[in-house]
Amino acid sequence: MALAVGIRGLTRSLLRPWVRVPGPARGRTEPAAGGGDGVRCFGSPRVLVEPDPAAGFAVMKMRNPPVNSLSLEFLTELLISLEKLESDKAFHAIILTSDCPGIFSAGLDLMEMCGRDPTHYAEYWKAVQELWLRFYLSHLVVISAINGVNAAGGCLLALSCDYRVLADNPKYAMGLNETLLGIIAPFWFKDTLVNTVGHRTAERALQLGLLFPPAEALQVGMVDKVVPEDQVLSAARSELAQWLAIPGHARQLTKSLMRKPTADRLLKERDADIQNFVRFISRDAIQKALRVYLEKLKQKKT
Ligand SMILES: CCCCCCCC/C=C\C=C\CC(=O)SCCNC(=O)CCNC(=O)[C@H](O)C(C)(C)COP(=O)(O)OP(=O)(O)OC[C@H]1O[C@@H](n2cnc3c(N)ncnc32)[C@H](O)[C@@H]1OP(=O)(O)O
Repeated sequence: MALAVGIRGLTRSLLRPWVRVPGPARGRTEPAAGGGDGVRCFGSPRVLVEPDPAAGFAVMKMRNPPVNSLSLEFLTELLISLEKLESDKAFHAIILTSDCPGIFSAGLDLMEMCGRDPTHYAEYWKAVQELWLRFYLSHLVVISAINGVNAAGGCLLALSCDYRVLADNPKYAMGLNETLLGIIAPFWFKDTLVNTVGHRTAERALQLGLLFPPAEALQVGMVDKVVPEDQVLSAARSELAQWLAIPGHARQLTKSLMRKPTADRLLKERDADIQNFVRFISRDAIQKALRVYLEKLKQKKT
């Protein structure tokens, strides 16, 4: 089975070069994230980046409507945005948020895991791994401003950040709910959750597929702050000041010290993890469970 389609190869095949703010904001000079004037937003079709180089950070907005599901193209665009900001010395931090009202992310795109062939599953999983590794180990400070419901793979993305601010809306639950779909959170999803909330809370949350509303998410330590909905971004910006005040090399080395052992577990077994995923997701029973879940999502509308 052909496992290896590097993310850079993916990038070349899937993406147009950087484009200036597609969609409604095309061609406009928007206020920068921190309020600076004259700094152009940039991005790709599904990721809008509002840079504020003077303040040293950018706001990265996910906009893959309707639910910011993490499709292969979307994962690739997120990675390219991250790479671009990481390679520019003007940026020390990112605030990750959503441009889709009421939704941070519905997690991995079920259509990428349903009815496709093993080569596709392998390519997709490699991109999911890459996204986690790059966000988890980024030398930038990454703060998530969670302004909507946030399931499974979307929750993993937020857990990979250094700090999480969640909007205080009881509809905005967040967690690793894989078991509700009849699937299993991989070990590195589990490790990331354990590192955030501790073993006992993670054990219960993972088995029951719990999605925590804001007050509970705060109580178990899944998020660091809950604020009124209209203050999520400003709270993330305020928090950033504390992180940016620390000497960068000391903070980065400390982050690496804390996170590298967890990332190394996946790095050591990356291909085996892809093969496990492909075998698991290709099973008839798993495919059936995913189809039933998708059907339920559609039915709830009728
Ligand atoms: C041996 C060991 C091996 C280990 C193997 C490990 C295997 C691990 C495998 C997979 C791991 C997966 C992790 C995941 O992330 S799975 C995804 C989990 N996500 C969810 O459960 C969330 C599902 N979505 C929702 O609950 C809702 O959509 C919600 C986000 C709450 C938004 O609700 P609402 O605003 O009412 O919108 P709709 O439900 O109507 O959705 C709009 C359309 O979007 C489609 N949709 C929703 N979620 C997804 C998704 N994750 N992927 C793809 N498509 C999605 C939905 O069907 C609607 O489509 P349509 O308009 O065509 O009806």
